[in-house]
Amino acid sequence: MVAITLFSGWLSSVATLFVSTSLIYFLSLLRRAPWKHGAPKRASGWPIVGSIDFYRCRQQFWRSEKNKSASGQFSFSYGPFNIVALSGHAARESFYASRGLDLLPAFYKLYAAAPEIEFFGRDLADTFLQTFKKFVQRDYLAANLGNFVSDASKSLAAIKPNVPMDPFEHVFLLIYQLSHRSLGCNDIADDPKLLRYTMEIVRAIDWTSGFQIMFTGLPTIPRIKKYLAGLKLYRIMNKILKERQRTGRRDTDTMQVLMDQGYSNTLISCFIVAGIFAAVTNTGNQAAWVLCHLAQNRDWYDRVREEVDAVVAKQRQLTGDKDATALQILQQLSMESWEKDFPLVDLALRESIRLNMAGVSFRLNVAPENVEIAGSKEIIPPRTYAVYDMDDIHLDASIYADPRKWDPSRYLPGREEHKKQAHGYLGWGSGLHPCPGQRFAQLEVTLTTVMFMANYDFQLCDKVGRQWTEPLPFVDHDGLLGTKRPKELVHLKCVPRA
Ligand code: HEM
Repeated sequence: MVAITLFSGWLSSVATLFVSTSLIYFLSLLRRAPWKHGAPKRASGWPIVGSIDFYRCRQQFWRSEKNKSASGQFSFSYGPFNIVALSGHAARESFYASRGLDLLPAFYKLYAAAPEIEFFGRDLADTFLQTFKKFVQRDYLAANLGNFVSDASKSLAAIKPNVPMDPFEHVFLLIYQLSHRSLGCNDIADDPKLLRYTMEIVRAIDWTSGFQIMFTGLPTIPRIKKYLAGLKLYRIMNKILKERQRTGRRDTDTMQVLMDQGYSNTLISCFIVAGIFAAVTNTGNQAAWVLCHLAQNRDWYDRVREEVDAVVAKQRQLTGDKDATALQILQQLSMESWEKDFPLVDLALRESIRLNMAGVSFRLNVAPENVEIAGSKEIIPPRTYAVYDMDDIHLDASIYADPRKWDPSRYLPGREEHKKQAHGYLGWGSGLHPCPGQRFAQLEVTLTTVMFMANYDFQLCDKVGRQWTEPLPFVDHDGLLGTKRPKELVHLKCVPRA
């Protein structure tokens, strides 16, 4: 009896010790620096965890806190992070143009999905970013154009007429393949099974949650799964690298360029995963959205189709190739033509990004001094994060008329709503951190849209092929970030053009 009492006493002490140690550990993960004087007014939030609504119901949280503040700016905490939220014209200028505010370190912490190349040190991360920019420059893209067009043709050929096709799968896979052509390795781009398998792994890595962001270092099951997924990718890449090293086989891809520069296999694998990750999610989903919006808006569908047919007709006349199919004609287009001859496709993409990127921009004040917020006497203190919700301008009815309507005409001369204010369109970034992948993404979306329209008549349907009669679902702008796929799965029914 005494032994049992002693044992249960020991057990409860161990349990108490375990619970209190865990609690202390949890609380230490959420410890944050005290707020500095001069930061905007603090928003409502919970003790310790802070304002969880930022990642749960952001639109309402943002609106209500902004309205409570005289300047429109407010501060909040999220777990260990002190964050200043900016809104309005003058503050947007400070956000996008202040030298002290850096993008990547903030993105890694407040999005917590991307592979962290900063892990290798700031210098190497900068070298990576520079190298990465080189691979998406015009010359490099032009040299790869033949591969891009050939991949797109094969992807189109795999579409079954009249069978519902999910563009957020089919087109996404093509974009993933093109991303490997530019930033990864041809071995993956050339092998359909490996391509799909690795795409699923990349999607598994592109996962984050409010909890994960708050407890950055905590080894939760989803986080462990992410690491294991990353490890799988690393092993696949390492196998390809070793095979090339063993056989001396060379290729013309980014992997080869990095091998020739003498980077280790680990660094090459990490570079490729980080590059693909940056390249694929926004572009893959936007390429699918453009097709869906065109299918829904038949006037724009007709206009873009006319644009495509006119380029095909002109090229046909130039080459005198009367019997060639539209696809064969498109395969002959120059880089210049792909970049210049499809302005309406570009407008369609611009408008799809405005609506379908549930985007918050993140920054960290890495400077030793405060960053002043223009138009107010408030500041972003050093080592403090700053956020700007792109919806603040993209869904502002005084800038974009009827802001939830997909209407690419708003950018045409005479309207040019995006030029009403500085940094009035943020879909490709603005100021000091423009998107380095813009040219590549525009080329990819133009290729997919043009080749699709030249080959197929298509319309929206549901997954069993019933005609889609509802408006397209509006993406969730409340939760986590990036370009989203629609909640209800929209499909396309395609019929080859006569
Ligand atoms: C439709 C496709 C894309 C969209 C809508 C998009 C959008 C953006 C935006 C809005 C930013 C700035 C974010 C901010 O200010 O906080 C950005 C930055 C960035 N994007 Fe893109 N992007 C796309 C495609 C790509 C591609 C294809 C690549 C790579 C090839 C890429 C690589 C990057 C990188 C590395 C940055 C960070 C730049 C820096 O740190 O200064 N993006 N992108």
